[in-house]
Amino acid sequence: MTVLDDIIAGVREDLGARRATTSLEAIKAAAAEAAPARDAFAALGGRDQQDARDHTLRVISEVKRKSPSKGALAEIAEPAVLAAEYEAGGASVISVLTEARRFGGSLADLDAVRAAVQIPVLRKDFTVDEYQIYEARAHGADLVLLIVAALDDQLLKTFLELTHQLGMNALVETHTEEEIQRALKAGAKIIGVNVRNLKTLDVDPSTFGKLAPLIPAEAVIIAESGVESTEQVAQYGAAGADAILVGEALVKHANPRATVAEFITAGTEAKPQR
Ligand SMILES: O=P(O)(O)OC[C@@H](O)[C@@H](O)c1c[nH]c2ccccc12
Repeated sequence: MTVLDDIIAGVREDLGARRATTSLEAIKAAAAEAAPARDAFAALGGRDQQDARDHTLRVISEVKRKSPSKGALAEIAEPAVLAAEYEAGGASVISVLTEARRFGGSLADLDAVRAAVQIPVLRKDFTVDEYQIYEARAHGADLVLLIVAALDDQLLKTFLELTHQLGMNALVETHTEEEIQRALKAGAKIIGVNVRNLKTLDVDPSTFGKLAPLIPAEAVIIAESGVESTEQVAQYGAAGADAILVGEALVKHANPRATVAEFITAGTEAKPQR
């Protein structure tokens, strides 16, 4: 069993418990009543007209307490306060881990963050059931994560369509050339390359430079994981990232606001004009 299988088994168990208290019908009704989703595609620099793009490297800043690879990262008593710091530093999107067992997150964290910022919020979880997509919307999420390695082609397509129907965007996460092809075939508009292999947890930042050229420029391209320094940010920017997704380096820093701002500057300077 891979780490990913193991995490998903826990996610399914927790999902079963939530379904027992709130039915699919009830969560669908709550999703329909939620305030409209914010436009994450635009916030990440996506445009229908390619030449209308600007050249800023954008930052998706993550609220992350712990991880299966590193264990405890930070206390984060007030996710809302941290998210507001990220926004003040210039973050374009806030990512909130809602997986409880391995990442220490919750839907309460998502609620708190969504209420504290004006920018779009990503519900970061292991999506394996449509219930979670309605649930994300009911809790105000503007984006959901769809991990290609965890889904077959049919589910990926169905979940992506449902996400769009609910007015949200999906960050479609890949790790291999084959997964990028599957993401494109499903119609993904925001594609992440996670340089961490979710089956082994190994991190190899050079993965991004190898895979990014396979993604057409109409898509928003996101480099995920492994950012420890402005040098790494510059490398992702130079390799064609429109945005980076950063967790650990921000939650562990004494001044997350300034760090977000530094990353934006370093990445934008390195980004090729295209
Ligand atoms: O803390 P890092 O190395 O900056 O990584 C952030 C983010 O990419 C990582 O949390 C992540 C990427 N894909 C995921 C899928 C599930 C859970 C977590 C993740």
